Amino acid sequence: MSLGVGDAGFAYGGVPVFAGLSFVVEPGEAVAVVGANGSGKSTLLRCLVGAEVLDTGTVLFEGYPLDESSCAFRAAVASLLDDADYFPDVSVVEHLRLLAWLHGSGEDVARVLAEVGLSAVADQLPPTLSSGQRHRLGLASCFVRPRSVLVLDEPEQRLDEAGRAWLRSRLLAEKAAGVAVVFASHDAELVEAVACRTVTL
Ligand SMILES: Nc1ncnc2c1ncn2[C@@H]1O[C@H](COP(=O)(O)OP(=O)(O)OP(=O)(O)O)[C@@H](O)[C@H]1O
Repeated sequence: MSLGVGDAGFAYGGVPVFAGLSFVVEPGEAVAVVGANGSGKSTLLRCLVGAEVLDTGTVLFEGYPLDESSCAFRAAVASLLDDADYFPDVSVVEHLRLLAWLHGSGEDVARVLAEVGLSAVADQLPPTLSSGQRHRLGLASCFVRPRSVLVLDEPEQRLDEAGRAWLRSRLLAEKAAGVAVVFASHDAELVEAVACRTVTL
């Protein structure tokens, strides 16, 4: 499935963040959104998933204006933005089992836990995780559920060197599986390895 924007513009309190922006990410492609701190990457991704509303232009899902409340959109789009939050009294493995169940996923939660390196803390509560482990839980939350579009805001943040290498291969595998990937990043190596195109803000 495809996701993009046509002639998109957004302003906070009349202060423009971006304008006249158009791009589409198709199945099996990855688009990287790059730019300096404060250039609007997170805002753009929030618009893409319907968490913010564009002032001008349109978010396009499968070529049609986005209805972010539609079942098809919610079923297709897995996202990790900068506002991820977790139930404080639900363990790591319970979070992932819950998400897999809600999305009717047949994914093996133990496999995903092992892949993201969280097996040893599976029974811990989110407030007891390190910041990197909490970020890995956010990534795992995307990977235990079915998806045809993946929207990630700085997925490399807080990952160690091995974690960044894993992330590169994971995103390449997502593309190979036909997922449309759009991600904001400050990691030039990740962008170079994964992105088909960049959108610079
Ligand atoms: N709720 C808000 N109210 C007013 N201005 C905001 C709000 N959120 C963000 N901004 C401003 O919008 C601009 C874009 O912010 P955004 O977080 O999208 O940038 P970014 O490119 O993701 O930055 P970074 O690389 O630091 O994560 C910034 O100037 C920021 O100060």
